[in-house]
Amino acid sequence: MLFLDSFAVSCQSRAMALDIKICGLKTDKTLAAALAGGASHVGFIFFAKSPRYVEPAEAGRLREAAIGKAKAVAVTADAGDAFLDEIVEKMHPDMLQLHGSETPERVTEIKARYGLPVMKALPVSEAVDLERIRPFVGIADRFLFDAKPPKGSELPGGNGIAFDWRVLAGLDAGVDYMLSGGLNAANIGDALRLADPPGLDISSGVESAPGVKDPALIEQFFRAVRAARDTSAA
Ligand SMILES: O=C(O)c1ccccc1N[C@@H]1O[C@H](COP(=O)(O)O)[C@@H](O)[C@H]1O
Repeated sequence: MLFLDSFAVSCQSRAMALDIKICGLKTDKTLAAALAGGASHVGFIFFAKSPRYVEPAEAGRLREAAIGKAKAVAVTADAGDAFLDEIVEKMHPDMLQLHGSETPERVTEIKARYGLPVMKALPVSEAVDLERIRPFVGIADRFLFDAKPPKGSELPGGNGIAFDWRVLAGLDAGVDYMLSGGLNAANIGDALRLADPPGLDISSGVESAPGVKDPALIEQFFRAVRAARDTSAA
């Protein structure tokens, strides 16, 4: 069991609300599908090599439809201040997701500069990787656990690869996080049963091609989540 005694975050009861972030949105139609399904968070990717990249001003236009419905998350990886300034100014995110090798010091700096909550992404493949949480405790507002990128991948996330969710079983219940990496309608039941996460984050699993979100797959994912939760409550 990984104990994080000093980690005082407002963590939802695992049995209650489940946050769901649909990430890598680029169109009005797919954003509408995410909101219709009940997404708590919608994510926009600001990583140039990603097929999901969106310009900050366009993300700012898109995210207006989510105001009052879902939190808009700006996803970056090792971005510099100038780019972050532009994103914050043009998109007005509710939260920043830092998906690179940002240090605790850099996360502290970013939080102070923008006054926004930060979700720190950490790559996981085995239980020992969860030790990486420690230096960010009291700094990051939330964690996002993603699979390690495969060799040769140019993307730090959005690779559609899952890790062994059983490693999360030993995590302290006070750690607020989103589970991500390779989730889809077919495997979400197992992910919920094995990890019982407070939040989910999905991208490739609701796409018909890299970077192309499919409203029908988004709807199917939400249906699968509801079915899995109904089954476990029964
Ligand atoms: O999606 C991307 O292209 C991306 C680029 C740079 C940093 C993070 C990125 N995506 C994040 O990774 C998760 C998991 O993606 P997947 O479901 O395995 O495809 C995604 O939800 C984003 O938070």
